[in-house]
Amino acid sequence: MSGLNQRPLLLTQGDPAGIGPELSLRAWLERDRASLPPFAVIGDPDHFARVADTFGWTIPIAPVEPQQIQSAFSSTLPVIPLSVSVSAEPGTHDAANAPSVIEAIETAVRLVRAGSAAAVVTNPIAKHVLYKAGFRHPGHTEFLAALAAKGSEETYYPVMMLWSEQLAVVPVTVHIPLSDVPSALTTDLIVLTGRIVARELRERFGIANPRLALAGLNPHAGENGAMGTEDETIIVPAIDILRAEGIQVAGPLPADTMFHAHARSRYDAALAMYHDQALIPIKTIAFDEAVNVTLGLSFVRTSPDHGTAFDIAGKGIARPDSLMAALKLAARLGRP
Ligand SMILES: NC(=O)C1=CN([C@@H]2O[C@H](COP(=O)(O)OP(=O)(O)OC[C@H]3O[C@@H](n4cnc5c(N)ncnc54)[C@H](O)[C@@H]3O)[C@@H](O)[C@H]2O)C=CC1
Ligand SMILES: NCC(=O)COP(=O)(O)O
Repeated sequence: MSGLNQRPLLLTQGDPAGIGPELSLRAWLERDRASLPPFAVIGDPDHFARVADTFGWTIPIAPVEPQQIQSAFSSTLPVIPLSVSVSAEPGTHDAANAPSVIEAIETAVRLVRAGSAAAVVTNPIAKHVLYKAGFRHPGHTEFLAALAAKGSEETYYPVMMLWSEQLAVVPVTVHIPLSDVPSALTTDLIVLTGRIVARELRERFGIANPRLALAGLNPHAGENGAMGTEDETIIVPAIDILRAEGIQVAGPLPADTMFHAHARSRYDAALAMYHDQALIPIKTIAFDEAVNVTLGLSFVRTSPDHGTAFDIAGKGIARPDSLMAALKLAARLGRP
């Protein structure tokens, strides 16, 4: 992918003790072979240099301003420095690094909103580590929506989509306890989510007439009310509203039979009613290729589908494929 005529991507450091830093370095090493779009990391250049050293990788690291990223990228890993330094041991998370994690995300959003970047790509954060430091958002998805609206009259409803060539899934409820799902699930929420997914599949993914499939909540989508009533009382009315708006929707489908290959060929995105209903099938089918995309914002954000993987950080065995897929999808969907 040629770099000089396109806006670069901004890649946040993520948790510095997780696999994000080593995957970012590996992605840069693979940039030509994998035809990766130009990107800059937002993080502490010294931390990235230390991680590269531990693997014996010769990677020139260049602190840059946003306008220098494209010209720097072919020969150096461009890094937009933070105001704080990072001290992290791979695998040993520390809430003391939370300010750097948050600053990287804030900087990325500020720059993409200012038009300095095509899109934002985030490395994984450990939510429980940030919560310890007082972070009040469930994850990136909700934090990015708040940052996208900051200082403006706009509000954004962020929708999480996990996308791969084989399957795209959207959890309608996201980071909440399973016991809270039935009360959080409303017809309005499903309709809002379905509208955003249909619009972005059209506008960003170029699918002229997107086909959505809605999972039921209960076994066998409720078995006519014998195994739960939400399918009939909450999901069916949402389907009726979306269809009346001209959106192609199937469902509510029994969730156990909607993810096999033949079933998947009938829709472009599956809307699942809770986190694991969506993420188990895609991570089973496409763990190394799937990308987390946030829909509904004023800019594109992608991320690998996996987390911080503290258990393997620093061992050199983390696979960079999902991060590289996230970089490619961000370039495809983002601003030219
Ligand atoms: N976008 C984000 O910021 C995300 C953050 N997380 C956070 O990550 C933390 C850890 O979550 P887990 O559930 O343990 O999921 P995880 O994805 O970090 O790890 C699950 C398993 O997959 C392996 N794995 C993950 N990525 C790999 C890769 N690139 N190559 C090879 N093996 C890989 C790990 O070693 C582990 O055995 C949590 O605190 C969670 O909040 C989880 C998902 C996304
Ligand atoms: N399980 C997906 C996940 O945790 C991603 O969350 P986010 O940080 O992208 O909001």
